[in-house]
Amino acid sequence: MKSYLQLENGVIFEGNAFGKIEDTVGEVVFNTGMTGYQELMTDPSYYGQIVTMTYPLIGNYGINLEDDQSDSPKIKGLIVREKCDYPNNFRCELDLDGYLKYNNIMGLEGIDTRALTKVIRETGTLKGLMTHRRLPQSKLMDILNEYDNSDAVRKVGTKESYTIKGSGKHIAVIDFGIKNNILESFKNKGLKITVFPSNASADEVIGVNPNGIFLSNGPGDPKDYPDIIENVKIMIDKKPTIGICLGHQLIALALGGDTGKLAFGHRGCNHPVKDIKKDIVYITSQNHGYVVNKVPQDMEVTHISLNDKTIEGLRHITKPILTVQFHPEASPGPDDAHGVFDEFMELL
Ligand SMILES: NC(=O)CC[C@H](N)C(=O)O
Repeated sequence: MKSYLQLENGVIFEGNAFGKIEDTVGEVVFNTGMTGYQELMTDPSYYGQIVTMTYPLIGNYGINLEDDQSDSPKIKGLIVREKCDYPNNFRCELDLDGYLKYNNIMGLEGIDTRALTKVIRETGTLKGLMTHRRLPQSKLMDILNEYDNSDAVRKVGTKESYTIKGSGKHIAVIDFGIKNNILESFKNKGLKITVFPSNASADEVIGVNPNGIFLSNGPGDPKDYPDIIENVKIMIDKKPTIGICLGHQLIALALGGDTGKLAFGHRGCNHPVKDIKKDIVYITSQNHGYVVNKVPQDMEVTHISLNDKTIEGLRHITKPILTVQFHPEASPGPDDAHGVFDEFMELL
């Protein structure tokens, strides 16, 4: 069915709908990965976003449920140049269209994704509506103005705490929308893990007497969570801590740094990051719209993006706290930066 992406700046793209055909509103972002569409669709950090894939053919190796990064896709919509209807891979269980239909997510194909990406690059991230009926701009704006993603973390993270058995050291994980492969990476190190919801108090977390704390990735703007930042401030003073992506941003804010919104973010599994001390470049998996733009007084920058020189990692000068903006657990993407987990093990 002919359908549209209507952007808040009045630009309209026409394509064909697939998946579940239903009006959907979101922040329109682009991802530069050639593969990894399934992992990113199920990464809770994308909650509330309509994702455009810059690679022109998506779905060619199908969907394999084992690769999901959470219990269901978290994106609002998917935009592709061409979707593949005949996936071919020995692990493939279903095709992209069937997967999106089953999970009530709308897709649009036949979109000039290169032109759309250029619009986003020039104007910055925009809100948009995927719809099969074209709306007048004033009606569109009424709908887009209602978009609010400020409580996203509480919607995607666990509501109850739970424990994962392990024979090694014990870590407390605060789940703001954690990706499965982060938990897998910790499990592979033999760690015992207690996972807490985002609203767990510092007392509850410290109460299980963990050897260390992990602050997870998650959706939205870190500044929307002042109560969490207060909690983080207390926790990280007591135990060795590592933060990834949203966790990194929350730690920076808790220690007196600042964050801001990037014009169009970093999303893909092919982003070069320099480890300053080791003088090594990693190809990393990334998915963030916000960034630390003021380093806390007692932290030093450990990693930078080679695309735009923004901060990609921090380390506390005197305390055992390290943070990265990129995703060392990959999924999707290369394992180049997996050593970050080893550094955390040393801190424990
Ligand atoms: N992957 C993440 O944790 C994303 C962090 C934050 N929501 C951002 O967009 O910057």
